[in-house]
Amino acid sequence: MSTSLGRYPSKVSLFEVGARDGLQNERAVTTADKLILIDQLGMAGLKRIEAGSFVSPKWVPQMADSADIFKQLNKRSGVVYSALTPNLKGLELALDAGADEVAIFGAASQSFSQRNINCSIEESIERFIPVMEAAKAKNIAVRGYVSCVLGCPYEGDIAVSEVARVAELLYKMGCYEVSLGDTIGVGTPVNARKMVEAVAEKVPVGKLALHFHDTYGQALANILACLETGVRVIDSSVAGLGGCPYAKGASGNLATEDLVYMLHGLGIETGVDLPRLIEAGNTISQALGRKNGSKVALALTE
Ligand SMILES: CC(C)(COP(=O)([O-])OP(=O)([O-])OC[C@H]1O[C@@H](n2cnc3c(N)ncnc32)[C@H](O)[C@@H]1OP(=O)([O-])[O-])[C@@H](O)C(=O)NCCC(=O)NCCSC(=O)C[C@@](C)(O)CC(=O)[O-]
Repeated sequence: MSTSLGRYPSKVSLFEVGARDGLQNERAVTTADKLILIDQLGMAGLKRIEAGSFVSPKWVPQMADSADIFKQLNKRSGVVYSALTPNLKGLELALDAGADEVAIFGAASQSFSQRNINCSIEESIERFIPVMEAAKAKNIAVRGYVSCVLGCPYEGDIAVSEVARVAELLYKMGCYEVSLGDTIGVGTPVNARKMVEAVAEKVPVGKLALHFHDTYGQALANILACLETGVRVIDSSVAGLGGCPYAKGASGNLATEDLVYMLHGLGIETGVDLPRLIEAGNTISQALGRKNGSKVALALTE
């Protein structure tokens, strides 16, 4: 089913990453503030919420309370709460805390892989195999991320063939969905679309998600261009939470409010209640002592 414009879908599934990707790049907030955020996101109608990550607390101290988050969050019926798990230790901690699903995260850039998870792309794939096997044995769905799909802070341009290769490895390994991360938000619409088309030759387009940071203000345009390829899942972060360690003062992920506003304007269903979402974004922005990073939220807040 498509909208009256023909080339866009009638429905898109949103994957909310504010509590993880967003807050991992903000100054630390309390566990209570995170729990309020996650609950408000569920109340706003989001059905897929990344609530934390089980990584080394020395690498990402903002996520150190993830076990408490999963143990204490108010699980809403029909909502899937997921966690990032780079290795078997992360998976065990995530399952112990009650995560519904997990995600492994690789990169299309060797340098980024090395700096982010301290190993090469090949080593990361080796590390993910036991995670996948253990998750499968427990019937836990595993999502995959590929970072640097439109550029790397250390290597610059990244070949789309490399993005497709890593995405295919994750998919063939058993990831039910592969999220394509424009980690530093450098992509532009034609490049983004070409990249998705190249990946879709290796991984069914229905198994792909877009994860575009808004560092250069291009994320909405890139998403619009890519929606024409058949992608139906988009990651975003309420209030545009998150920053970019590679671009001082830059914004984080695309703000969910801005995405929802655009999709609803196109007649695309998301299941999200925009006023409630704005409330969630305003509450966490206040806790962080920062301006809401969503233009739509700013326009619609008195
Ligand atoms: C992957 C490692 C752990 C390898 O780090 P390492 O140093 O190679 O691992 P190690 O196995 O040698 O362990 C070192 C220490 O970490 C501990 N450790 C080991 N594993 C865990 C774990 N799971 N949970 C908690 N602790 C752990 C382990 O116990 C040990 O503790 P120590 O003996 O020093 O006290 C490290 O590099 C790491 O934690 N990296 C985190 C990177 C990260 O979280 N990055 C941000 C998320 S990715 C992202 O944002 C991109 C994405 C997904 O959004 C898409 C996009 O936008 O592009």
